[in-house]
Amino acid sequence: MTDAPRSVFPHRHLLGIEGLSPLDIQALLDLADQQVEVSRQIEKRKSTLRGRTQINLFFEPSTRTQSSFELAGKRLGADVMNMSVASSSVKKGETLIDTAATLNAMRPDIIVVRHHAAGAVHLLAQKVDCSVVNAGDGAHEHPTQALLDALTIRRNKGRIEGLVVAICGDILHSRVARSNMILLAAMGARVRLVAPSTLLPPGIGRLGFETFTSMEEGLRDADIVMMLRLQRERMNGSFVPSVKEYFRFYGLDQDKLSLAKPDALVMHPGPMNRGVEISSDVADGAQSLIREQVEMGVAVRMAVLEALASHLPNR
Ligand SMILES: N[C@@H](CC(=O)O)C(=O)O
Ligand SMILES: NC(=O)OP(=O)(O)O
Repeated sequence: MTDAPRSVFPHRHLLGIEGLSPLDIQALLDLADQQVEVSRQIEKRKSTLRGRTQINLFFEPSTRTQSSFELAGKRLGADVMNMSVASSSVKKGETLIDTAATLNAMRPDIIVVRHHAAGAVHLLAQKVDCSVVNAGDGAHEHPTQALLDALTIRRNKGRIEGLVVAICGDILHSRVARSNMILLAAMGARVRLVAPSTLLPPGIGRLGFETFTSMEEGLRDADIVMMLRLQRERMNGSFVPSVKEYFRFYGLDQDKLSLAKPDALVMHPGPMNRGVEISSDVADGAQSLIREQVEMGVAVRMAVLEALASHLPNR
């Protein structure tokens, strides 16, 4: 049995940013700062999750999230199993709930889930005895992405409070935007949403977010410019006239970026579509934090798994 640390994190699951207090968020970011140091050492292994079993269950494609959850679990000493949904009995018609019950019978301690349906991860959490982490559910939430973005911002700007953060692109279909909006607002940032009107959720301005349909206006004096991919897999119909037009008006290039503060930083959760929402020179330029976001992704996922450690089943 492991010596699970006493946690300052009072939740058994991480299903979303919604429901976390600013103190919860701060505790996870502080813990993640420590994990960055662990990951930069030659010996990267801790024993917090020794003897524990983590299952990664991804019903949607992933490069960053799945691999960083795998590395995070392994760096904490867990046995990590990646379920390959593509070659699983889901393909034979087994439901999410039956799949969950089957995996639950194998006594995992943590299940990390990505699913195309909003709410699927909450449902799964009710059907299993272990901790569940949301790795993205439809257009609903992607909490560890928002946490890694917050960590990246805090480490580069020294704070989150008071910063002007422009989230640009397909806000309507993006779980990254949603989780970031909740987190950044809770931590006192000024959140701007910049998109064509077809890609802004109806009535979003009433929730206190400043909305812009012009990049030129939305980027003016921003501290952080966060670009989003067009979520074509969730689009039903045509939301933009053409990729060329979209890039012209909403793609981030050096000219548009020059309207933000001179020390503005550029973020993107990945995967990027170069020449659609972002130009290559900006993505690879001196103001880009995109690679650092990936590094912070491992640290944040280690922090989340460690924070849940004191709530794992004792059986
Ligand atoms: N990788 C992120 C963003 C994206 O796919 O555009 C997500 O799964 O939500
Ligand atoms: N940012 C993100 O979630 O990337 P993946 O879809 O590659 O996991």
